[in-house]
Amino acid sequence: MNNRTPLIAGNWKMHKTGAQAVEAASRIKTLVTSATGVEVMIAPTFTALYQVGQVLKGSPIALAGQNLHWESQGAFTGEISAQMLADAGCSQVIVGHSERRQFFGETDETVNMKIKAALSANLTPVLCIGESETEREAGNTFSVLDKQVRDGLNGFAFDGQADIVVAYEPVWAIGTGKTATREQAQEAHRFIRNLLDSLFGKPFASAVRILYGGSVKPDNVKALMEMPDVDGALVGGASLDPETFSKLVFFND
Ligand SMILES: O=C(CO)COP(=O)(O)O
Repeated sequence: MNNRTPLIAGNWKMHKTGAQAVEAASRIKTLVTSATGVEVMIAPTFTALYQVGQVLKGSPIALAGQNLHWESQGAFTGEISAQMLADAGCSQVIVGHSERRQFFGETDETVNMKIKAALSANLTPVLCIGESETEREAGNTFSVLDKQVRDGLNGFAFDGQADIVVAYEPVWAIGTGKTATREQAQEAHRFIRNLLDSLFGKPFASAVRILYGGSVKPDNVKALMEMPDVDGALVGGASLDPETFSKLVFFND
């Protein structure tokens, strides 16, 4: 047993208008009110953040951005700063999602700057890492994770406070219906926790939550959550429907 509170997080990606996001968030709020011993987070699109934040006000459900820029303001057309996310009601922000790395030129260096910006605005960064199918097949899973963690967190000094969350999302499992087996997830999570231990020490490594992401569904969540180093889930597709998402929140029932 450990003291980590499980976190079930929904990443809505580029889905839902403001009205649809408000409707889904209100429904989730109702459905998960009786959930205990688990934290819930949802990450709507930028345009829906403020409205969803108003819906979630006073509830334990955390609001998160899906991305941010590392500068606090300036001539960066199309970008959003950590301060703006906090102002919209966010307490967390996803950083380095594989879709941003794949399609929008995100690198470990920009991830590092974004994490710094998030922390200085008191947002909890959810650092996403994970190998591609080719990297796994070539036997490079651990070296890829090692680099993403080392470079993404380069220059930080974390103590016992778990001020970040890590999400292991194997790229080959995202949106494909191919979930990692729970043994594969555990093996990767254990590797990440050991690495965090060597970089920042045991109190931090044993407090930090490591989420699994990639085709998490109501029928596989419990098995994944039973693994000792799996502390939650970062969910895409299955987070869009409030009823399905709430089944994930009640993974233990
Ligand atoms: O990318 C993900 C969450 O960030 C996972 O997406 P899916 O749950 O749709 O596979």
